[in-house]
Amino acid sequence: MEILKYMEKYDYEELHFVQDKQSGLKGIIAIHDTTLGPALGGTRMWAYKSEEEAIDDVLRLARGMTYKNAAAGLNLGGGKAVIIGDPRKDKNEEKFRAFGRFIQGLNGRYITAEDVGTSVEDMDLIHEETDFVTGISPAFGSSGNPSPVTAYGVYKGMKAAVKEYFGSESLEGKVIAIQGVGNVAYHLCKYLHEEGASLIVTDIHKEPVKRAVEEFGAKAVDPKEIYEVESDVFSPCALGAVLNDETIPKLKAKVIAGSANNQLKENRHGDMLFDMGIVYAPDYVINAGGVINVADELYGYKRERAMKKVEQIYTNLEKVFEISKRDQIPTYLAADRMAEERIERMRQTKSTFLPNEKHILRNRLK
Ligand SMILES: NC(=O)c1ccc[n+]([C@@H]2O[C@H](COP(=O)([O-])OP(=O)(O)OC[C@H]3O[C@@H](n4cnc5c(N)ncnc54)[C@H](O)[C@@H]3O)[C@@H](O)[C@H]2O)c1
Ligand SMILES: CC(C)C[C@H](N)C(=O)O
Repeated sequence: MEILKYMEKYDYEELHFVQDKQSGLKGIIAIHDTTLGPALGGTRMWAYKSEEEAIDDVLRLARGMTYKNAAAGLNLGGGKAVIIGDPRKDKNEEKFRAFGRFIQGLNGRYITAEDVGTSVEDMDLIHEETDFVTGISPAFGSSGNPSPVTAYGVYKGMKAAVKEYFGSESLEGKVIAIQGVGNVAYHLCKYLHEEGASLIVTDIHKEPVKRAVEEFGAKAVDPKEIYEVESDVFSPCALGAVLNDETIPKLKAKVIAGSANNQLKENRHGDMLFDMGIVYAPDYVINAGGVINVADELYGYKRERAMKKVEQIYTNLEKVFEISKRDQIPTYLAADRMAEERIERMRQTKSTFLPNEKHILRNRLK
């Protein structure tokens, strides 16, 4: 990949490579767009097979956060970080503290939080070195693990998507097929079970499936079977790129609503779903609960206020469906349009002069 060409194409601002020999830290921080505010996005720890793979991932994820934060109505731009390493084997205190110091060096242009492979404990270590971190322990008056809140947002968003297709938001009696029963989906299952939905679950690990079967009466299926089970809703809560040429023709569900990031392998798969009449809740709109929750820490965390904001995912999706119907475009494009229009409106607002400590008037305005 020609990195600067790619950055120009999608209008990225910065890409930082960070290395600390003593701790073994190798990481990359990408800042996509800070029109709306400082870039907020999690740190992913993953055993990437090559540097190229890590660069590709961090760039794609950072841009995704620009859209996610904009569509969620947050005053935050988009960024993301990756640490190269196996989260089960390669974590140590020095690594996260070294990483925290690099984040501090960006002086607030990038704020981090949890993502795949990182935890509240890791954020607490980063917090030893910088205040530009969220998702830290409730002991610090912060929001802690974002997954249960992401799940609440997905639950609310699923109701909006079900209403769009079936005319009623009720999930009672609906059959929901859930791919991956990890941190987010476990809590999602709880909400769905409480409302009287029937659950079909799958996971590559036995333990989480067993728990969902025992606690929520879920039916377990093999990971390969989840696409073709008879269901009303398919909820991808594991990996990205699961909506593709191979899986879409198998789907029996009428609604797709799940937490996974980057669910569409390519944009044209969103076009396919639209042509098939399937209601697809765009991933970054429905899974914004976690980032909405951690962003509230920047105001001084209040759980009740954060949850109220997370509930707005329902209305955000209603807007997306409305744009999709009005302009006869797939929902993923409608969501992009909604996010881009907000960024553009705010960019124009910012053209109004506001003095700061570096401006020509700084000595006169004291
Ligand atoms: N945690 C959050 O707050 C949050 C916020 C926004 C988006 N997301 C996204 O939601 C998804 C789930 O996040 P999580 O925190 O619950 O992760 P997790 O790792 O706890 O759960 C993912 C689960 O999927 C399973 N899995 C992996 N590959 C699978 C496959 N091929 N088939 C079936 N199951 C498979 C894993 O075994 C695991 O149990 C991820 O894509 C993540 O990026 C999470
Ligand atoms: C800031 C984090 C809680 C964001 C989360 N990892 C996401 O992908 O939305």
